[in-house]
Amino acid sequence: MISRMIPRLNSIHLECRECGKIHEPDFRYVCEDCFGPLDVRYDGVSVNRDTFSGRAHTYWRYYEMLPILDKSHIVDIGSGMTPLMRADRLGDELGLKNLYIKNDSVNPTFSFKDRPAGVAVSKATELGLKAVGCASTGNLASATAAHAAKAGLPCHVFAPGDIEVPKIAQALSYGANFVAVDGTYDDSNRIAAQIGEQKGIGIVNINLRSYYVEGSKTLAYEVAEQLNWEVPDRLVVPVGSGAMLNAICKGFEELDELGLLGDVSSMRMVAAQPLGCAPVVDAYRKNQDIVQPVERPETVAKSLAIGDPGDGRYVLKRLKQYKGHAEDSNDREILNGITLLARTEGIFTEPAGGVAVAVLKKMVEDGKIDRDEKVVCYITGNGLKATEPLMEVLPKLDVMKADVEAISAVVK
Ligand SMILES: Cc1ncc(COP(=O)(O)O)c(C=O)c1O
Ligand SMILES: N[C@@H](CCOP(=O)(O)O)C(=O)O
Repeated sequence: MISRMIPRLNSIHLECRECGKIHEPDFRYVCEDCFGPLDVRYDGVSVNRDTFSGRAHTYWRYYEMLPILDKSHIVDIGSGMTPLMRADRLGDELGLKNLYIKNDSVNPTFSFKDRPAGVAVSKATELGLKAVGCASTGNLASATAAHAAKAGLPCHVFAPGDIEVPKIAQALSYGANFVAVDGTYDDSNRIAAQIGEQKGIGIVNINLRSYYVEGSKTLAYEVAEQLNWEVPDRLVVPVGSGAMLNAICKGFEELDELGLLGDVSSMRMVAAQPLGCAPVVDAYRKNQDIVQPVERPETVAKSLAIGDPGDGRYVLKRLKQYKGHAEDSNDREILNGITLLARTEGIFTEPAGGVAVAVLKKMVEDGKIDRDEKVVCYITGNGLKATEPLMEVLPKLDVMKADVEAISAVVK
């Protein structure tokens, strides 16, 4: 698919988000001067809206704006270009006239993590790394393991041992070495960082993070293209570390800079977190610039249980830049958000998506979102990955004798 595309003519470099220092695009992720995170910048990109139209229906259609220099290193399992659905039934229920769902739960490993993991594993092959891995709350584990399997690389996952069983089964099935850590996500992250350093493993969301986040910005590119290059008014994004929200902003800004999209400064961002792990929401409410970590996250939204969000302070900056808002939702609201989306739009999400729907609902009820706004709500993971907590809010099953008369009485 990719080999039929036009050859790459542009180049990339890394730029420190804090001090602006320029670095070579190699195996590094923090600034050698100030330890700030490094962002990928693209030189000499020449694209227009028509460039992408005839291309493969994956996020690799935006190849010129992704950091893989040689196409032969692309590890492609068919991720991206997921549906952007008009959500009229959910909109009616909430009181919104222009609501869209970006349904990223239908990616190959059933979460948006196929975007950053695919780019990072591709970059790992380009850099000649011999193994990859990740720190995970579950979804990234499968996304990294699946791409590693496709690339023929070993994959080491570091994750809390108490995450949802389907997520563990999925990652193990792709052949990952799954290290179940007796601790939080932050413990897993610390261990992954040290082992990655010791053994030269490409830990996609740590030492390959600069490239990794580039995958997530395609969530902006696709929405822009699917909206016929119109800027949405409001974006609702579930937040764990905050990398995705930050990447979505970067994506829209790049399209603006390339002249593909109108002025994005009118766009408003919403950071949605679960009440049991809402350090960004807390900081936002206190008008602080830094995030106070949550030591022991307690939430049904386990994929968002990141107590010390690496990109938290950049999310706070984005909220200021885009007149944004941060809001949380409790476990019951999250589970109700899942069933509300499922019964109105036929989309089954895991709790991270429930958080986004619940926060959207709350904001409309509080009069914080206007009825006419064009709203995009990002649904980032699939419901089949986390069914257990839902049983609490779903009707209890009564197994019935196989008797037509008795059963007929309950079919109203
Ligand atoms: C399904 C899902 N949605 C949203 C997020 C939040 O992404 P981020 O950590 O980039 O904020 C995660 C992971 O953290 C996730 O697994
Ligand atoms: N939620 C993630 C874990 C953290 O990923 P990051 O991009 O926030 O570093 C997962 O799905 O495992």
